[in-house]
Amino acid sequence: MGEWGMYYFIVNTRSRTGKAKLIWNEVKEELKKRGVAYEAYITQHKGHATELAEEITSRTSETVRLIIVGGDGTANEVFNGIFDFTRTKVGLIPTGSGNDLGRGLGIKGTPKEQLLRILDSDTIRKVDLGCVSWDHGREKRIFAISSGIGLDAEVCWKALTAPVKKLLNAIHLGSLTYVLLTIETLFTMETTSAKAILDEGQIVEMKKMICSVAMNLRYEGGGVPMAPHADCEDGKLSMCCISGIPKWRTFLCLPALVSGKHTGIAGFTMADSREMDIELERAMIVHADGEYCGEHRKLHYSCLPQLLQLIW
Ligand SMILES: Nc1ncnc2c1ncn2[C@@H]1O[C@H](COP(=O)(O)OP(=O)(O)OP(=O)(O)O)[C@@H](O)[C@H]1O
Repeated sequence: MGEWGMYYFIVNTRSRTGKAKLIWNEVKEELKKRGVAYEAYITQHKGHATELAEEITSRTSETVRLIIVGGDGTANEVFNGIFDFTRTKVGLIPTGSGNDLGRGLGIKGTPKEQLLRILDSDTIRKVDLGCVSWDHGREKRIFAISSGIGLDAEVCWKALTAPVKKLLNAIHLGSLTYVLLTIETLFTMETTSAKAILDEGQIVEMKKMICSVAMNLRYEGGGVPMAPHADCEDGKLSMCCISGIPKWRTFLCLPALVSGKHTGIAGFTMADSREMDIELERAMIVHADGEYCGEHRKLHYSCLPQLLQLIW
């Protein structure tokens, strides 16, 4: 047992279409071998990881070591349940298909290697989180990767239910789900006009907005570097908007986007900001770390500097 006591695991064995179950078995075996004291909670339904994180982190006034074994969606649910971030140290063993969280943070190696790093670590890395709120601040959701409006949100929403994701995951081509859905959505979606107000009152006007994404990490959508320069330790979110160009031109820009060479291209606006207000002419779908947040017209974004304490 480490100096802070027990390890608490929140595990989504269904992540990566069930492959996470094998990873969890391997992790359990290693924990047993090392005699590590732990409690494990397996998520039973959507939203369960939030309930579990809230319950585990609010039942004690001690510091809790919470280890997430799951995909980006599970991690997002956990972040939205943590009762007190100052008393929670989080370990991450990514098992999902998208894995933008692990990729963006620079987590490398196998799940077992990551487990051993966590168990042997005496280092904490403090990273920023983001928060998106709507309904005049009455509703909010924390995110670690990104929160987008429009194209990427619609793609995430479709990916949650797409049968093609299961199929492509099964043949190790899970990331292709997002590519196929992006192309389909780009040509079927409606654009809108929008205005973003950033720090110091800087205004970004967007006509025919296809999407506006607040990035905390570099990648979303299974490895697309929407904000190649994003830094989760700078206290700012990196905005990437696509607007003012016809959809067919956006389609032609997709290879540049996928390789992170889009930042100077017409139609792409990049800006860093601690806070942003976004107002759309008509409501669009919003996501936070790929989780559906409904359709909204007015949103507020803020960076929560160094809120997350990662066991590193
Ligand atoms: N037992 C369960 N039954 C159904 N859904 C679940 C269950 N446990 C968790 N979930 C939901 O599954 C969703 C996806 O899980 P997760 O993100 O861990 O895996 P993934 O989709 O394979 O990974 P990624 O998001 O990295 O692509 C989460 O939004 C979560 O709410």
